[in-house]
Amino acid sequence: MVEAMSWEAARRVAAANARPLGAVPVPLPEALGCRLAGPLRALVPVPGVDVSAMDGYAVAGAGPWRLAGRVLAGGAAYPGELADGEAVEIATGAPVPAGAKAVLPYELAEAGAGLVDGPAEAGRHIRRRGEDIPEGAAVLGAGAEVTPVVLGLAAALGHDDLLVRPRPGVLVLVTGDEVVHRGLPAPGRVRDAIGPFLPGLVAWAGGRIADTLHLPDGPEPLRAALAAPGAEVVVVCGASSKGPADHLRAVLAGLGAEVLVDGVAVRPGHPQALFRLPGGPLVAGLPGNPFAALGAALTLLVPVLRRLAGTPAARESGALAGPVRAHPRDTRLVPVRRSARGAVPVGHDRPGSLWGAALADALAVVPPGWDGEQVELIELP
Ligand SMILES: Nc1nc2c(c(=O)[nH]1)N[C@H]1C(S)=C(S)[C@@H](COP(=O)(O)OP(=O)(O)OC[C@H]3O[C@@H](n4cnc5c(N)ncnc54)[C@H](O)[C@@H]3O)O[C@H]1N2
Ligand code: MOO
Repeated sequence: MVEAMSWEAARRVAAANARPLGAVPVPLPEALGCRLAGPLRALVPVPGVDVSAMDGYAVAGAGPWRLAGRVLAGGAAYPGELADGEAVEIATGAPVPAGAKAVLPYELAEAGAGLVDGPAEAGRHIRRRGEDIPEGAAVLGAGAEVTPVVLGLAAALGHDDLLVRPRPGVLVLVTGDEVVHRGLPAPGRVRDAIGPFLPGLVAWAGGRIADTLHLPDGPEPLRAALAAPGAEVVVVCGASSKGPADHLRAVLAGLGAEVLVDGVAVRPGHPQALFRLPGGPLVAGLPGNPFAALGAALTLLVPVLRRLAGTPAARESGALAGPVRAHPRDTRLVPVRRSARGAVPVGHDRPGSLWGAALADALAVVPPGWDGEQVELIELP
């Protein structure tokens, strides 16, 4: 019998067997949530030219000034240079005419009969070219997450596309003749509780669902789906254990897959496994029990997706505030809610039910034989 790998080792093996995907340029909206593959540079300075920071009058020399025209943002620039003693009415964001020394806001101006006067200190209310962001500046480094704000910044700097690590594609295979996908399950049937949580979990970990297939039990449908997955990662739900309908290992062996993890010393989630198909795609086998599948997804799938997408792994620890019995050989994944007193176990943590995980905001990682206070906390999506 193959000995189950420790939970820590399984997570390490998962990350170590995934290589960040090559950089690709993608249109701004699609880059949301990805990681930059190189520095984000300013293709243009901000502002692009010297512009007014206020609505008012651009003035040259000493006042009072004679009104010589008007410039609006997006309109024609003032032709030529403003001579001493001249002013133009100007809008916020409009290019300041050459020769202007300051902008006098309307609130400070006395205007009438073609003249304007007021206090205009040299340089006031003019935003100089490149003052906010100089042209060519590297404003964010490789690996930064593309957040909604980064999309705005990238657009301001002239980008239509961003060079990012693409989201790895995930093919989901939900197996089991007893599994149904709509309505009330008849006696002997069970609603699929894993397929519905995978899209959110996969997106949260930096991936995207390429396709979801519901397969009947039997080796053939699995073999057909795994022979040409068309995705960087395949997730198989169920068929991970040793029952008569659990064909995953035999099918993968027939396809020449390499076994990376075969069983993990963790509760729940013992029968989880990780394989590499010839040609590169990784296959994560999640147990059919839904909470076991969630724990396995956080152990094997999330580290794989984070690594492929170039997302650094976040580590968090905290004190357990509540009684938890460690297991002598296996790591336990315990649903907890973080609070000021520490991480409080929420109960309802049977492998077949997501109740506890739905009440929780993290899973506490309780190593075998543990009797301390601090534990690692893995965030739930
Ligand atoms: N002889 C052994 N039997 C079992 C072992 C073992 O080591 N030796 N491990 C047990 C553990 S632990 C788990 S977990 C399960 C894993 O089973 P499989 O991954 O093979 O999955 P199934 O047998 O198909 O289903 C198990 C259970 O989960 C329900 N299920 C399946 N898919 C879904 C789904 N998408 N949504 C909700 N529920 C699902 C299924 O109806 C079964 O009740 O094996 C134990 N047995
Ligand atoms: O460990 Mo199974 O994966 O608990 O129910």
